[in-house]
Amino acid sequence: MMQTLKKIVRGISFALEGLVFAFKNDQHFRINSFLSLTGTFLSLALLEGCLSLVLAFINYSILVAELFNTAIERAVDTATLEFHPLAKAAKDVSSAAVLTTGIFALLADLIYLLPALLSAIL
Ligand SMILES: Nc1ncnc2c1ncn2[C@@H]1O[C@H](COP(=O)(O)OP(=O)(O)OP(=O)(O)O)[C@@H](O)[C@H]1O
Repeated sequence: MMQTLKKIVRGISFALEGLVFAFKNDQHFRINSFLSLTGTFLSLALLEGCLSLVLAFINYSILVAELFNTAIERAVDTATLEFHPLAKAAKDVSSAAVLTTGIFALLADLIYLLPALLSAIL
C-alpha cells in the first residue's frame, strides 16, 4: 500500500516537472496555455450548466494538445537535430494537432463565449 502511494506521488512529481519544463522552455506553450486557461475560466464563470463544462473542456484541451506537441518536439530533437523529412513531418503534424484544436475552440468561443462575455460587460 505504502509502495503504491510512493509510486503515485513520484508519478505526480514527474508530471509536474514536465509542466514546469514546458512552461520554462516553450514560448508557444506559455502563450497557448494562457489563452487556454483564460477561455476555461471564462467558460466556467460566464456560462451555465452543461454548456459551461463542455466549453471549459474544449478550451482546456488546447493546453493538453500543446503539452503533447512540446513532448513530441523534444522527442524528435533527441532523435535528430539534423534536417530530416520525417522529423519535419512529425513536428508539423504535432503542430497541426494544436492548430485544429485551437480553431475548434475559437469557433466554439465565438459562438457561445463571446456573446456571454459581451452581455456581462455591457
Ligand atoms: N530536425 C528537423 N528536420 C526537419 N525540419 C525540422 C526539424 N526540426 C524542426 N523542423 C521544422 O521547423 C519547424 C519548427 O520547429 P521547432 O522545433 O523550432 O518548433 P517550433 O514550432 O518553433 O516550436 P517551439 O518554439 O514550441 O519549440 C517544424 O514544424 C518543422 O517544420
